[in-house]
Amino acid sequence: MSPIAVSRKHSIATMGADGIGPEVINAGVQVLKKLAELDGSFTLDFKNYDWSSETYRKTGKYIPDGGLEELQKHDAILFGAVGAPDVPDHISLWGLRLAICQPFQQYANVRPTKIFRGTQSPLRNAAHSDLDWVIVRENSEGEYAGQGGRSHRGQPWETATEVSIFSRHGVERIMRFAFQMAQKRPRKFLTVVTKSNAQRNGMVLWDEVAVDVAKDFPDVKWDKMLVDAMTCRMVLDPKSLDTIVATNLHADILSDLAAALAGSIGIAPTSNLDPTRKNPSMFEPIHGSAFDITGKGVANPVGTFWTAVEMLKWLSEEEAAKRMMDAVETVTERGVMTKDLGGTAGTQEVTDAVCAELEKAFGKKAG
Ligand SMILES: NC(=O)c1ccc[n+]([C@@H]2O[C@H](COP(=O)([O-])OP(=O)(O)OC[C@H]3O[C@@H](n4cnc5c(N)ncnc54)[C@H](O)[C@@H]3O)[C@@H](O)[C@H]2O)c1
Ligand SMILES: O=C(O)[C@H](O)[C@@H](O)C(=O)O
Ligand SMILES: [K+]
Ligand SMILES: [Mn+2]
Repeated sequence: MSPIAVSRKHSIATMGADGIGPEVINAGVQVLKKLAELDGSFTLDFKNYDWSSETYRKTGKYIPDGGLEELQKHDAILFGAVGAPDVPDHISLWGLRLAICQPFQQYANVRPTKIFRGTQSPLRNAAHSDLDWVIVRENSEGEYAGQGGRSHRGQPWETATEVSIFSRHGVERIMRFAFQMAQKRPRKFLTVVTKSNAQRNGMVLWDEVAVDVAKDFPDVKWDKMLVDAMTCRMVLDPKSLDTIVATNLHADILSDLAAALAGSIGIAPTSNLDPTRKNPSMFEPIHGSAFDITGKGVANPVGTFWTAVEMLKWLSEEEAAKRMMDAVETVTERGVMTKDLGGTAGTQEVTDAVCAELEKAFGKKAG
């Protein structure tokens, strides 16, 4: 009797949403389908959700009633970007991305950055190995707690508050996650970023929690930085950094800087993780909906490819993840890149090149 091939099945919700989101998600799905077909040991079942600013315009909601319960059934969510020129950005962000991240308690936002082979950092002297970071962004509270309000609208004395919330529970769980992340990486080194000179409550709590949590990780070295000085260190001494943890807003800003220092915002991935695995985690490129290049076929799909790699790792498909990352980097090394990385290729050309590279890699394995 021939052995029956056991296939691991993963159910993936895809949601391109707005702008270049659907373009890069379409590219990511093409590569993932090719990978699963060539590998044969697992299957990916995709279900597409067309929730977007278009849905909002038509129905007044981004997520239909019962939508989160639907999403809950999947093993992971592959997300593009939300934001449209004719919808205020706070409506779109809170209507879709945060409306998924917060109820699903995807409290750990993980943003690795590196300089791909064949690409260059804008930092004149940066060698490839000089920039290899993981930024851990607190993803459930802080400056994104949603507390605050506006009074006396339109009056000269109009007042608006934007209240940051830092709970010991929230800070401790992200700090522990960050120390664990640092511990898994070869350098075992964490930098804790705050602004505890000016922000004398929540950020001081962060500092205190870092000292407490560090005691449980004696093999991890760590240091701290104020966020303003951190921007200088990232630019002037990138190799002095490895794993970084910061608040929701600070890490949002630092991670765009990190992507740019590695060459482009178009290459960087994000995982919005619920480390308890009670809810599906959501994976997206770090960039937004990029109105300026929407519909032109030039969006860099590499950020989404790397995002898909991170999703595969989360689903325990380590070997497939490695193959996909190798294929992407072989393609950049060959110079097949979009304009943001200094190349001339379009989204589809890069996607086709990665699929062809996978075919080659699997062909070699078979032969
Ligand atoms: N997670 C998200 O869904 C998310 C993230 C960031 C911004 N946004 C939203 O996106 C909209 C636009 O925001 P923004 O302009 O500040 O940031 P953005 O990331 O969309 O664009 C910034 C710049 O980077 C370029 N860029 C971004 N992705 C690229 C890619 N894959 N390839 C090549 N170039 C790329 C754009 O063309 C633009 O010049 C806003 O509505 C914002 O709220 C959403
Ligand atoms: O969540 C945010 O801060 C933004 O939409 C976006 O910039 C992101 O990084 O996801
Ligand atoms: K995004
Ligand atoms: Mn951002």
